[in-house]
Amino acid sequence: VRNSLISGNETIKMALTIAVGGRVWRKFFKTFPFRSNSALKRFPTCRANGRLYSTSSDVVLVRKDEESGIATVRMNNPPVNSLNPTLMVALRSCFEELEKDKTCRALILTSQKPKVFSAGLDILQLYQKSPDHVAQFWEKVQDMWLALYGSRLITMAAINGHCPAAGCLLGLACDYRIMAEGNFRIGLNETQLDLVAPFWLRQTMIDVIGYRQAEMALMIGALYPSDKALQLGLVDKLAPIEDVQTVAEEEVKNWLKIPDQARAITKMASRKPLLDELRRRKQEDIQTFRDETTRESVQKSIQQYLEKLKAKK
Ligand SMILES: CCCCC/C=C\C/C=C\C=C\CC(=O)SCCNC(=O)CCNC(=O)[C@H](O)C(C)(C)COP(=O)(O)OP(=O)(O)OC[C@H]1O[C@@H](n2cnc3c(N)ncnc32)[C@H](O)[C@@H]1OP(=O)(O)O
Repeated sequence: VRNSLISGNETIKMALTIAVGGRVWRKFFKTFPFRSNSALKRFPTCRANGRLYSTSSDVVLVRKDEESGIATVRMNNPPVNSLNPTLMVALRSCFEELEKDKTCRALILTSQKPKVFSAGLDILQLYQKSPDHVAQFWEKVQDMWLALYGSRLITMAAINGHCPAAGCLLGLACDYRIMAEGNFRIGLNETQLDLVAPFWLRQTMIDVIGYRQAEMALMIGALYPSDKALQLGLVDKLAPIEDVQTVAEEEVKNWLKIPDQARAITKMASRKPLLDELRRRKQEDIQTFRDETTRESVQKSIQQYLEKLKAKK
């Protein structure tokens, strides 16, 4: 599926889309439905109106510059931006609201707390929880990822600190990654928790750093320091931690010189097969995650991992 890129029919649809001029975006969204409107109603909203404002839970802070159309989305879930249901729902809702905002052209995803971009999934949500809880939790991961990976916007990760596991998943879903120089780590360390990265996450890793390096990184659950991540292509640029945001804004401004329509259609042409595959296999993916995560041996590994985290102090 991944290699077929886009079918003949879809190519014709896209060509027609380009040809019809004024109605182009309406056609474009019909061809590439990024989100479900009914789903939008179920989640807290965050309106991008040029001021600093927050979602009802304050775990996501958004500031949109009306002149440039650049929105900065800051994760604000101390101490380490672990991805619990509240943060994931707020992020998804925020991505979807910005997507709907016709004046928004780019989003920069970063952390309100420098030194940790995100510690990945909230491990406590995976420990000693019911299968239903774990299944609902995983659906939130999928939905957040679908909204970000399938976004028409320019998406840039300003990785101002550690970025393990699902933190890296967020970074990989963006179009470009700028990471803080220094002793910060990034990677998909799932195997260290006895977890297996799902097909769509594995595929994005392969797409970004190539098959051999991705295969190795995933098997050993590698966490790379930022200079090694740059060398592998896991991130695109490094900057001193205090400059990550500014460098991201400069980079976005370069990307804004490219016409939105051609850029977004090109992006979707390469991402649509994977988006479609996850949408098609969503329930199967949830069941696998639920069954694997609640397995006794995996629960034991998670318990040990939690103990190791606590013992660090
Ligand atoms: C076919 C099978 C399908 C199965 C599919 C399964 C998975 C697939 C896909 C994705 C899966 C992703 C899995 C994950 O994301 S699991 C999370 C992995 N994350 C990590 O390994 C990072 C752990 N954290 C750290 O290494 C450090 O905290 C960090 C370097 C990020 C920051 O260090 P710092 O020194 O600043 O902070 P700490 O003192 O370590 O932490 C403060 C506080 O926060 C708690 N904590 C840290 N990380 C998490 C977390 N991920 N979840 C919950 N809680 C976390 C930590 O325990 C401290 O708590 P306390 O002691 O102050 O109470």
